[in-house]
Amino acid sequence: MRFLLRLPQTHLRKLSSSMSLLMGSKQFLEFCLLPSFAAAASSSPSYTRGVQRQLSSVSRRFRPVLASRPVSKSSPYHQRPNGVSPYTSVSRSPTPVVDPEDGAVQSRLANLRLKLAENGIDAQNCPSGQYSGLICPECEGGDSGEKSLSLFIAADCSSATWNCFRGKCGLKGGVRVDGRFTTSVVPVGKVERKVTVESLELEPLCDEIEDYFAARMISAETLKRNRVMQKRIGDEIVIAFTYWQRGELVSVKYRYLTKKFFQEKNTRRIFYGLDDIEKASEIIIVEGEIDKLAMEEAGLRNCVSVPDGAPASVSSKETPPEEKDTKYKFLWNCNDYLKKASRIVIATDGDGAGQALAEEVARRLGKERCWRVKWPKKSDDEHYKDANEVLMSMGPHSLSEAVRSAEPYPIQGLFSFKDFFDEIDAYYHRTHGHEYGVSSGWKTLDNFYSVVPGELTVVTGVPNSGKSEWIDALLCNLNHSVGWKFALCSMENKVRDHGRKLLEKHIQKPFFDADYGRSVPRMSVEELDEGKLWLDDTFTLIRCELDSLPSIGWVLERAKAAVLRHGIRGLVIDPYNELDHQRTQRQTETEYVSQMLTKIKRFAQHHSCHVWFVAHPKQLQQWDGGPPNLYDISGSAHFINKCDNGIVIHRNRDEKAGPLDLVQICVRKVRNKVAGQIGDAYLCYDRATGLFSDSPITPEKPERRSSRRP
Ligand SMILES: Nc1ncnc2c1ncn2[C@@H]1O[C@H](COP(=O)(O)OP(=O)(O)OP(=O)(O)O)[C@@H](O)[C@H]1O
Repeated sequence: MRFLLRLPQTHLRKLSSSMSLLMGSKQFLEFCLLPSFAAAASSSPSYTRGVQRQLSSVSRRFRPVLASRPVSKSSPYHQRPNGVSPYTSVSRSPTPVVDPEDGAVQSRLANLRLKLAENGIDAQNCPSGQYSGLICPECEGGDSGEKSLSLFIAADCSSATWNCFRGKCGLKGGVRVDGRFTTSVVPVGKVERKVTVESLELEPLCDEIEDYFAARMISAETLKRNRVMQKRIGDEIVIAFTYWQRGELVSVKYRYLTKKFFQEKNTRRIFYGLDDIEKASEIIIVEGEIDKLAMEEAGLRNCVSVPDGAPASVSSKETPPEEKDTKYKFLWNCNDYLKKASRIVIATDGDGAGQALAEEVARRLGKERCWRVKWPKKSDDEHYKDANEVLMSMGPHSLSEAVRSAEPYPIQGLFSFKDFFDEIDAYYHRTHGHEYGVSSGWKTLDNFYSVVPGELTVVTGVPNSGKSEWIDALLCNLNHSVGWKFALCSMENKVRDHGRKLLEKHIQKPFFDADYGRSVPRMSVEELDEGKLWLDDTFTLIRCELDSLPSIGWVLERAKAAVLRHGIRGLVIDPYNELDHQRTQRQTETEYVSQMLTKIKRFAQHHSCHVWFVAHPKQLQQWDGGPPNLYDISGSAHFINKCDNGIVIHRNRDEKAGPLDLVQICVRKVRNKVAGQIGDAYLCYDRATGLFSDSPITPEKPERRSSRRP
């Protein structure tokens, strides 16, 4: 008889009092009621070893032998119908000298139960001085509805603490009868216990447990080297993962086949397999002991496992100081081993909890020396979960390969080109379109300037040079050729005037029968109606109805909304000086302009929108009538430094110098050589319709006079 061993109750009590509360005493009861590890030797078949055997067959072999045994209602292990299972005979605390019949104690217990009820915990049937297993009010025991909440009411009924041992929940807390909240679940002032193989009565593994590991492709040799043992508790035998540090047994973690764990109480938390990384400069961290053993099967001994599994999620708080970092105490305890490592491969589970653990570990160890394993694909949309699963399904080579191909742990703001290969491919194959920029609609200008989504063009020119007219004409061309829509933030324009100018360009007829229209007939009412629909469909207006001027942030907020609501591809801000430019006392104008342009560029790039930003030049001293310089823009040299394209619009006002309708488009800066180059194009302006066309003549000596006299 190998597994079915019944120990006397006295032994059981002694044993239980030394068990950790990691998983709550619920396991202990289950363990007694449903000893999943127990197997009747008498009915035990002779097992054939072999790694090919499936775990299911092992599970069958470990079928609980006591499951069919009726449990006496008077048994201390009987579960009450209200779902409460007080472990009256397996209390883990020494029984204090408190008379439960004492009236004061009774009243405290009643008060405590009320406070527990406020926390969603029904403790009506939970006695004091003991642990009770309850349904957790937070996770309700997960899919299986297990009683995962371990509640302890102090013997004197002064306080109660609770802890949900489901890794995905982890609810814990406490109340005191005086109303003060306590988070301490484990009594304070605990002393680390010294444990030995003998004192814990650990035994070498039996064949059945070795078979269980063999089915998980963990060899007897690996089990032996890692000193995996077993322990008899009551009628059962559980696996004992022994935690050693420099040859000394530090702690033991026990595991049921049902994947429930508990750990020796009041022992030091360290990594499992710690001595294997003593001098390693490269280490691997996994989430469970079996994964550590799996790594060894793949030839990777420099591996350790965390002792307590994964948290439910990444903590939103700052990493606490060492003394308060209780959940990750093992990292601090093992710091001497870890600080030597220059490459730490984190190979936790692929699920959310495993990734949360990876994040918590990496942020404590320093992400710059961490790598992350991505488990191979199981199917098109699923990956293997952990090291042991990869070992079992794909073999040791694939496991070591997965570790070898670990990727640098992502650091916010730090990228490699590889992260952008998809984008570079799309750019090369021109799958998004407009990679060369969209034609301005004027052949002569296309040699120098085309419109690339996500870029910023700063447009300047002396007053009345035709900046706004040219931008409006460009927008009309873009709408007619590629259907782009735009948001207009043109503070100087009355809406009706702006509408008129845009309609004239669209209909190609003057709005009025006025002098400027010369002999061209004005647009008809029908044309106006059709034009209004086009106007409404193509443009969104950003206007600040209040007396105050809008800030750049305010404008960009509206532009973002226009991207989402109307799918705009361009934004015009005309002009810069009509925005509110209040800045802090400490900020210089240069700093302010720099930050403002950064915001605009971010918007442009993020939303793949082109932004035209009109800025006036400062008052030119002794202006000679030539086009101004981009550095003449009032405010700051950042306009030219930060923009992708810089354009100066200049028109001839001197009859002797050439036709008066001649407009010089001076492309003074082009950052993206795919989109253009520096140079001048000449367009003709039609006053009647506001349209621009390629000029048939190009002045022999284009105006390149400086804005200042020598
Ligand atoms: N090449 C041109 N020939 C004649 N008139 C023009 C020419 N370009 C623009 N105009 C006229 O000049 C006026 C001002 O044009 P627009 O508003 O586009 O100039 P602007 O440079 O934006 O001026 P501001 O800097 O004052 O905002 C308009 O009435 C327009 O019709």
